[in-house]
Amino acid sequence: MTELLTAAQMRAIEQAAIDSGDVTGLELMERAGRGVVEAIFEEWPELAKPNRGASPSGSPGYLGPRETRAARRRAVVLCGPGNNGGDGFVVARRLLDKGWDVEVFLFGDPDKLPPDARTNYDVWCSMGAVKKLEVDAVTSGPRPTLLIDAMFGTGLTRAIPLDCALAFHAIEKRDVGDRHPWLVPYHRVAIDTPSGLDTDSGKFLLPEFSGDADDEEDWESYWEWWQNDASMRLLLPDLTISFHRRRLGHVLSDVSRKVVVCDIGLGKEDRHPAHLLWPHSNDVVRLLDFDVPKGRSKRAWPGNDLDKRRGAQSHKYTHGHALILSGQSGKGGAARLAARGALRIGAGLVTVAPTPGALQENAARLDAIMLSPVGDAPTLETVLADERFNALCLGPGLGQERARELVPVALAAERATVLDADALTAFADNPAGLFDMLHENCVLTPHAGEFARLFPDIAEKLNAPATQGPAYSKVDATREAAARAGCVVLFKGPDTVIAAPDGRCSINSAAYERSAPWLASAGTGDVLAGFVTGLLARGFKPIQAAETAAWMHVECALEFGPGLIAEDLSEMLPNVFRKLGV
Ligand SMILES: NC(=O)C1=CN([C@@H]2O[C@H](COP(=O)(O)OP(=O)(O)OC[C@H]3O[C@@H](n4cnc5c(N)ncnc54)[C@H](OP(=O)(O)O)[C@@H]3O)[C@@H](O)[C@H]2O)[C@@H](O)CC1
Ligand SMILES: Nc1ncnc2c1ncn2[C@@H]1O[C@H](COP(=O)(O)OP(=O)(O)O)[C@@H](O)[C@H]1O
Ligand SMILES: [K+]
Repeated sequence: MTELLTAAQMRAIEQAAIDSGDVTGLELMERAGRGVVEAIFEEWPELAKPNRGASPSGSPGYLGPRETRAARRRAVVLCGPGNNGGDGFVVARRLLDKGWDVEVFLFGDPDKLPPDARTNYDVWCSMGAVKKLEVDAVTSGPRPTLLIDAMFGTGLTRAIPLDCALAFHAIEKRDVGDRHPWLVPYHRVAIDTPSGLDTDSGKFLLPEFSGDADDEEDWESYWEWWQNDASMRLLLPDLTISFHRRRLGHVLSDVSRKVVVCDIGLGKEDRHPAHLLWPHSNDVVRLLDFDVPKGRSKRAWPGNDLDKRRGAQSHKYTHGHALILSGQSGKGGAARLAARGALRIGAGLVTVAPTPGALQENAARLDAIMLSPVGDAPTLETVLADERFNALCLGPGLGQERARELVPVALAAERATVLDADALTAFADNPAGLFDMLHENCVLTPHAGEFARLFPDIAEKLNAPATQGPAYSKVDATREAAARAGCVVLFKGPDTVIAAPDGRCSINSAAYERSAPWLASAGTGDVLAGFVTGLLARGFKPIQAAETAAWMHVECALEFGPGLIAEDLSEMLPNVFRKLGV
């Protein structure tokens, strides 16, 4: 697992490196600029070939004047007023050295550039021109092969000026001669972050609402403006090149087609335990990015804990017995999906507990999974007298009324417990009542709607337009929710955030190279609840169960690919286990 950094943490790491005397800010900037150019050439190897010029005699092997115009490698670099702009000047210089045509625009006053950026500005000025970044100025000229966004990085504190956004978009409209625009290669690259993105939250910062806060019409027109015209402010690059580590915002949003991280030699400082750089190591958010199988020897990886063979003398009860509460007849699919997930991920035994009326339906559908009818709370109490039931799952297909009756009994039994779906929604009117009953061996697995029902004030903060950085993020929201609930919260989505009450937090990303949008399909969340329950039955701690389940869930989805339905997920587990070497 790798650490994800906030802007402040990244600054602290850089500062520690500079203070140690090992490196200067200027050297770091040079490495950053060099890394950007290398990453561009790695992404688009054809751009690494030298520029070919026109042949005066028209000899073969040279380009004719018309072709030259279209094929010459050109870059436009949009530089901002801070060190992100400084990186831009380095990139401009390095591209020019490689024979590119480079145009540089600066937003802001050169005299106010921070020292390292100013040094690189001066170096560039000895090689080429710097034009003032204004929409009119950037509009004319041939369309470049590369547009470099070096306007704002980790120092962004508020929405980018409209001119910067419009300039970015104006480049696309530049002249492409008589060729169809689609046929002219055009790549947009963001240095560190797409400008406008708040690196801590992954949100695009909006301009402050300047109207009357009590006037609904004013507010609505602000929103309308944002959704229509202001979408022009979104600068969507094809490639974002960041440094040292990914930032939280890279993972909490997918505003770039791809994010790559380049090493700028801060590795040594990495050996400083994180808690030396900032007070609590629990402040660090980890990305669940186990290497398979490379990480096997090096990192804590799920295979180590998932390997049943290590307990060769074990029997089914040593792998735990999960109890999945189910609902009425005709509503049992969700619980069966969860049960199958729990069994496949390795619980020794799994029992589904439907209403007595739904027994036949379930008996017709289940074989390896056992059945135990539970009509009411006293029956559940009796069932739970068997202490071998060590993990419970309530929610999928349970029904809200039944959830209100059974959840208190389940929680009083103090087993490891997953609450999902109806078991969360049932307490929308009284979340505090639920929080009083929860204990540290619980895992809540809400999607955004369920989260908002249980934590309405937190959801409101999360969903409010962000105007200032660092903005309130899904990480902040999940941590706050876990602290309030007193147990692990797994907040689902393409960026699933998992937090414990003590602040430990990780993100399971299903974006970029792990993109699996086909997971957004009915019932996949039920399977996830089953995965968590199965791992709890196997004795995993709640946070570890939640993290491993979320990661395996996406691995299963990737293993199957498009066309996946919820039923397929658990069936992919054997393949994923094999890949893990389990
Ligand atoms: N440090 C290092 O060693 C290394 C750093 N590196 C690079 O530095 C980048 C961070 O640099 P940075 O801290 O200078 O911040 P950056 O994002 O360039 O902008 C800050 C400037 O923008 C301004 N500003 C902010 N918001 C604004 C707005 N909405 N509209 C207008 N202005 C606005 C703000 O002004 P102020 O808020 O004070 O008014 C300030 O002047 C980082 O992303 C990476 O690329 C790499 O080279 C590796 C080594
Ligand atoms: N776009 C997406 N990319 C990847 N995973 C997604 C995406 N949308 C949803 N998911 C995942 O799919 C699952 C859906 O769960 P949920 O919303 O509870 O659905 P259901 O209630 O139908 O089971 C969650 O694990 C969530 O993280
Ligand atoms: K940028």
